[in-house]
Amino acid sequence: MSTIIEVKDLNLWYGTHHALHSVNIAIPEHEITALIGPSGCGKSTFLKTLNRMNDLIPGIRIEGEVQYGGENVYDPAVDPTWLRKQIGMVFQKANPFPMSIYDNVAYGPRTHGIRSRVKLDEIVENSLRSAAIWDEVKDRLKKSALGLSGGQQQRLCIARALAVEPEVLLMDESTSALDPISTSKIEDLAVELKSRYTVIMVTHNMQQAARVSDNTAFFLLGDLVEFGKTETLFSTPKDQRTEDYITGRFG
Ligand SMILES: Nc1ncnc2c1ncn2[C@@H]1O[C@H](COP(=O)(O)OP(=O)(O)OP(=O)(O)O)[C@@H](O)[C@H]1O
Repeated sequence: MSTIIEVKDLNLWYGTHHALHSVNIAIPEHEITALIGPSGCGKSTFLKTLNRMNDLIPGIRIEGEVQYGGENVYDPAVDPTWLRKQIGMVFQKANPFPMSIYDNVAYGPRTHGIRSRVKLDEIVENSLRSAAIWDEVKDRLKKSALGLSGGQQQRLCIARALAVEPEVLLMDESTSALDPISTSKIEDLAVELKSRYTVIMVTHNMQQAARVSDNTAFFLLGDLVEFGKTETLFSTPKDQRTEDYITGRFG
């Protein structure tokens, strides 16, 4: 197993609020890593540091390193647009653009300069197939994405993220607004995707982490308390705080 992202001594402050405390973690490639912990513990903040999605928040200060592709992503030489192409993101609430299904998926590749209709058709179809939504939308590609159900919109957003061929997919509670059937489709999809991508997901749902992830990181009050194989972390946690959380003593 090789490491795709290595985080070293990462600290983050929102103004004076110290939200992440010296986080060290090596994310394995082609596996699913779940980030769990009670509300406000820093899961989303940590996830967003990986592709610099919180760079623009006023008053934010980040120290430490996020090594990806042989570079620290916070090095001034790293282009955030390149980084976000490599490390894509799907949010809690599906956020399709107010345009057709086709144009949603073609948007990223067009931004990166792909103009050929044949090529775009191929990317759109492959991305929608990879996101397990092709059969549901293939006859309505020119229709507005806003007419899809919530679960379909979320899979469309996954297709949109995949269309620019990322290496890593960040999912920030991407099923929390969905019904159980849509949730299970997205969980199955995440498992399918890991042969080609590395998936890192924030989840509030410990059952979800246990069902789909290979590795789990438990955060508490800005500390990464424990990180390990999901099976081990849930069956024989090393830290008392992890045990208290997974057995429902708080959270
Ligand atoms: N933009 C921001 N400005 C100031 N403080 C913030 C900002 N975003 C998050 N915080 C604070 O940082 C801490 C970590 O928040 P974060 O959203 O990362 O937690 P979380 O574990 O993802 O929580 P949840 O599960 O509720 O989404 C919290 O105390 C939160 O209030």
